[in-house]
Amino acid sequence: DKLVSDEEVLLNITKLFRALFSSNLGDQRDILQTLSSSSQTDYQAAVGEEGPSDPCRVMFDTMGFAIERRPSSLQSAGTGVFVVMGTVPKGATVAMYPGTIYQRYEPIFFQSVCNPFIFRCIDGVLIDGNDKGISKAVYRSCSGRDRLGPIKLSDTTWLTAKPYNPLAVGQYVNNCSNDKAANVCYQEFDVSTGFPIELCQYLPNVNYRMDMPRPLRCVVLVALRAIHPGEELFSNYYTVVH
Ligand SMILES: C[S@@+](CC[C@H](N)C(=O)[O-])C[C@H]1O[C@@H](n2cnc3c(N)ncnc32)[C@H](O)[C@@H]1O
Repeated sequence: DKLVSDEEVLLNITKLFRALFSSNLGDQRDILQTLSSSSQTDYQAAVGEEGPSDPCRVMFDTMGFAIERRPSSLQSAGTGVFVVMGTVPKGATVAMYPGTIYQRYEPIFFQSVCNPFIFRCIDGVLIDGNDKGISKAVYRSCSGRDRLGPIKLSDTTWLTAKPYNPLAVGQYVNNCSNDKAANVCYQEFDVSTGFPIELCQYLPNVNYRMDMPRPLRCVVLVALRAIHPGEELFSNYYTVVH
């Protein structure tokens, strides 16, 4: 069973996305104009006085913790993901697994060669979370294709060192081992058509296939226990909850 309900995941991520949107309202004018006047007023009321904020700071202020990529605490495991501020409560959505979504029947051969960032869901859907090479080019191309005029339906900044959505580093979480038990688990989260349009710009996933009907498959990482500052996140690569 899922550790937390889809409703709870939705609440967690929309709370953060709304705060990110409000923290950068100056750049959101085109989208803001398309919203109802009550939504516009809500966002304007939430704006802080200090101007645009660092996404990590926004994450800490809204969720009570922040995560970042740093060299792993494990020998020769490359980069990992760490809690850098605050404590992650058990059950919190602590990260998202970004990337291009492939249905089980879609071709992924060239993108998958020597690619350790391919995540497999139970139903055979694959997520390519590699931020380099051909995978990066494919993601950028699909994301550009799926825009609605000025409205971006997905985020491309997870491909850079400074993602606008600070949750979108889940592909860098390392695998648990004998001395490092898993402290997060994967959980599928499908984004339905009712998801607020102005917040889609923070979703770090895009379908490979054009005109793929929603819901959009996402995978989130949920805390299995309280995780304290300085701790590295570890998952179990072979388990995902449907
Ligand atoms: C999805 S990537 C994780 C991010 C990776 N650490 C990096 O810097 O690109 C998976 C790869 O990370 C490394 N890795 C993950 N967990 C590890 C572990 N417990 N010990 C050693 N290497 C690990 C392996 O090279 C694996 O193929």
